Amino acid sequence: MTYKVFVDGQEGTTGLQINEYLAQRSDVEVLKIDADKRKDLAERKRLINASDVTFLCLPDEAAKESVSLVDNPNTCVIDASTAHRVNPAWTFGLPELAKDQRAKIKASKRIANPGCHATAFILALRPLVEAGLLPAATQIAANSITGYSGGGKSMIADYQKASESPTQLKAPRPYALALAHKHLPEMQAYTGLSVAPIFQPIVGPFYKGLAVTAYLQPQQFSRKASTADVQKIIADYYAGERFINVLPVDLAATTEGGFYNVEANNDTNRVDIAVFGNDERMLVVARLDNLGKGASGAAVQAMNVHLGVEESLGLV
Ligand SMILES: NC(=O)C1=CN([C@@H]2O[C@H](COP(=O)(O)OP(=O)(O)OC[C@H]3O[C@@H](n4cnc5c(N)ncnc54)[C@H](OP(=O)(O)O)[C@@H]3O)[C@@H](O)[C@H]2O)C=CC1
Ligand SMILES: CC(=O)N[C@@H](CCC(=O)OP(=O)(O)O)C(=O)O
Repeated sequence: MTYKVFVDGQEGTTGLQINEYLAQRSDVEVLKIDADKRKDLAERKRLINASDVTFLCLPDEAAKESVSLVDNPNTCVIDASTAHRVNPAWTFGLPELAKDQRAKIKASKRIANPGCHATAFILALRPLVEAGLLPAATQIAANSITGYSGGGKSMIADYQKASESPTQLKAPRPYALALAHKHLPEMQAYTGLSVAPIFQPIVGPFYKGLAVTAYLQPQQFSRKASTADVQKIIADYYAGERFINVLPVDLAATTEGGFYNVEANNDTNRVDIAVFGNDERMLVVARLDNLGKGASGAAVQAMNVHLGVEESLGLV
């Protein structure tokens, strides 16, 4: 069986990387759009409706426009943008979210790919909310350290004009300081928290790699729990998930001399979740490749789940 796949936004950061994944596959025929027609509505409409799966790797408004062009009921749309992530008519494309999420992705023709920060945040915290340890009304504080490719083509260009880079691009840069980052709605909805987190990301002078750190105050837990207990709840939740690795509570084994490497999962679709701290103060940290499990890898994984080929076609 060969699936016809169209990548709307094939020249963007996410689209290019999806094409790299697809180029390795013999079960996929990629429908290419001519370079000069990339923004031509009629041509996009033709290719979207000729496809079994269309990936949208576009800004939000263009993604909504593409969805309005779909008239083939068999076309499955996987949208990498923020436009549809908490829309109830869409399925959240995170197979590890819950036991029934794969079945939902398989059945749905509208799949919203999670945001990169949101993927890490949700995977780290949802097991603790589900277990009843973290009360839903807890306001979590979290940060994220991310590479600049998360900002797409224009941010990449800013950072890669190396000789002309202003000095400030050579240091980490906190952003989203109005504390209204666009991932808050999905972070809240899919963890089960009833309050949006205080979330504040930092972009650094490296291409890719991301780690979200959430601060836990054990005195807010519904019962007494050690770091080992928290680690076990998360590890049990993801037992059998090949892309999720819950690290042991062992600083010497999980850090490099006490430093945590945010690039450790680059070029993979993997997520590592680590619990640090002590009985009074804890951190839960999830790291991933923002272009892997944070974007393109996740989109291809969602396609695999939808098509029922997840086990046979490996992302690493
Ligand atoms: N980078 C990342 O880590 C992640 C990105 N995302 C999301 O994925 C989407 C794509 O992001 P990213 O790849 O980083 O963005 P880029 O800016 O790298 O690429 C976007 C692409 O969309 C094209 N485009 C813009 N408007 C239209 C249009 N009307 N019709 C057709 N093509 C259009 C652009 O064309 P042109 O080349 O001419 O500018 C560009 O090639 C965004 O919604 C982003 O939020 C999601 C997760 C992570
Ligand atoms: C460095 C940087 O700017 N990163 C982007 C994250 C990109 C991403 O995953 O989010 P979307 O899919 O929602 O665009 C940001 O924080 O807005």
